[in-house]
Amino acid sequence: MAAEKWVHTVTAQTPTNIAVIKYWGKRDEVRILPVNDSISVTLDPDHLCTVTTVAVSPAFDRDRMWLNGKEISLSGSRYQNCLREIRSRGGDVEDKEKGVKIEKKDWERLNLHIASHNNFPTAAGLASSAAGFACLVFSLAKLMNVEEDLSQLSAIARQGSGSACRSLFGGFVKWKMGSKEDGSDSVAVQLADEKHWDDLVIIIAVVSSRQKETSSTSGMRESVETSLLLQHRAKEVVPKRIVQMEEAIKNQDFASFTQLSCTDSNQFHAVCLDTSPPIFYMNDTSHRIISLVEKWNRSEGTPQVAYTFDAGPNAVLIARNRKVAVQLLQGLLYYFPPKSDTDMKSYVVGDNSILKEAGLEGAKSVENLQPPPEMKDKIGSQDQKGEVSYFICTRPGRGPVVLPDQTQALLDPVTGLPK
Ligand SMILES: Nc1ncnc2c1ncn2[C@@H]1O[C@H](COP(=O)(O)OP(=O)(O)OP(=O)(O)O)[C@@H](O)[C@H]1O
Ligand SMILES: C[C@@](O)(CCOP(=O)(O)OP(=O)(O)O)CC(=O)O
Repeated sequence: MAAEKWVHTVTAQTPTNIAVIKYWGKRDEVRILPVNDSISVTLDPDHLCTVTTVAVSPAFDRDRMWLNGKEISLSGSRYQNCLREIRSRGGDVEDKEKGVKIEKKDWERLNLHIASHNNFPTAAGLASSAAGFACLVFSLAKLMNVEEDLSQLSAIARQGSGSACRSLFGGFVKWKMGSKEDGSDSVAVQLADEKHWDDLVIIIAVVSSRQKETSSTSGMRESVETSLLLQHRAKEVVPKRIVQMEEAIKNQDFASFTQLSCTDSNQFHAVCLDTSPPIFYMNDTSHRIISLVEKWNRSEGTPQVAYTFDAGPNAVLIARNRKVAVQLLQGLLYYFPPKSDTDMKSYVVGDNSILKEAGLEGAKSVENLQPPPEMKDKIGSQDQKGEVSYFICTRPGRGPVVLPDQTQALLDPVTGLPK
């Protein structure tokens, strides 16, 4: 039937996020319900994002997905749970021009094609699963005319990957652990949008490393089973920190924000060490970056830069403003210069207009950098060449958006196959 040849598509873009009060530990492994609340900053999708195109057509014979150009299996329970939940909420969709007419009940039998692309390395400790599952759920909700609000959608994305629920919003986001057994109140809410505190500049040091040995999922399971510190953290420490962090964000209190982010990151890694067998996510480079920031903050009298590390060695550094970010980048490049043949624009990516402000456009300019005064004679320059793969300069950013421009779609509008 000619009328049954239509392909209906939606394309969306979703950001990643970095937790400043960490989620580590589940009370329910299947529904992905956490043992404590967490708070994150959404990163600007202009620099780090997932783009996903979803399509539905009566011509599709099964659900299929392509990730970064390669077909992947959707049989895993996390994908299946997200697809089941979103399908059950689908509404009526009609596009008379294209002959599209879908009724609520049709979503159970219609098959989907999904193509997704991360504009940054997948499974490299840059939260691709967070942006990826948030984008999957958001784009399907738009395709299926789901009427639920973003918090309700976050409870579906949560079932793909816990941290994904926080990528449904821009700015500063809290994942409330909730108390219901079915997880319906374990949702993300926005604390403040990305314009609320727009002085902040975020520099991520992507630290060279082998593939990590312990995934977040299995690492946190082992911590829940063996770490007494995790129980103390979830019960006694995080609830107070959440209140303080909300206050710090509301008042743009950078000193408290820094103190809370750094101690929470360090406690999360202490929980990893307290796990049996212990889990090591940070490496010597991560520790060197912590020392550098701690020494600098102490010498300035008031905190200038916050750091936080997820389940890997990459450092996420949050500078209080652009001027500080410029100095931070100069210090980082002094200690972690690129290899001699590296182009600066591929060593500092994202918002690399900061290179000009830092006078660091040419590789030679790095050689002329002086050590930050408080660090003189502490660690020699050049020793750390190659320890950092590259830096990403970004800022707090917006939440998911639909991309109406067909040229950005990853699936062909006629065949529904990857372009
Ligand atoms: N764009 C995407 N769409 C759907 N699923 C994705 C997408 N990107 C990644 N994923 C899923 O997330 C998995 C990678 O998650 P993993 O937790 O290993 O890495 P990460 O999220 O990049 O790193 P980390 O959790 O350490 O920050 C992939 O194997 C895939 O299942
Ligand atoms: C260290 C963290 O990044 C842990 C993220 O864990 P995931 O969300 O990747 O884990 P699953 O729910 O098992 O998919 C801290 C955080 O993002 O809060």
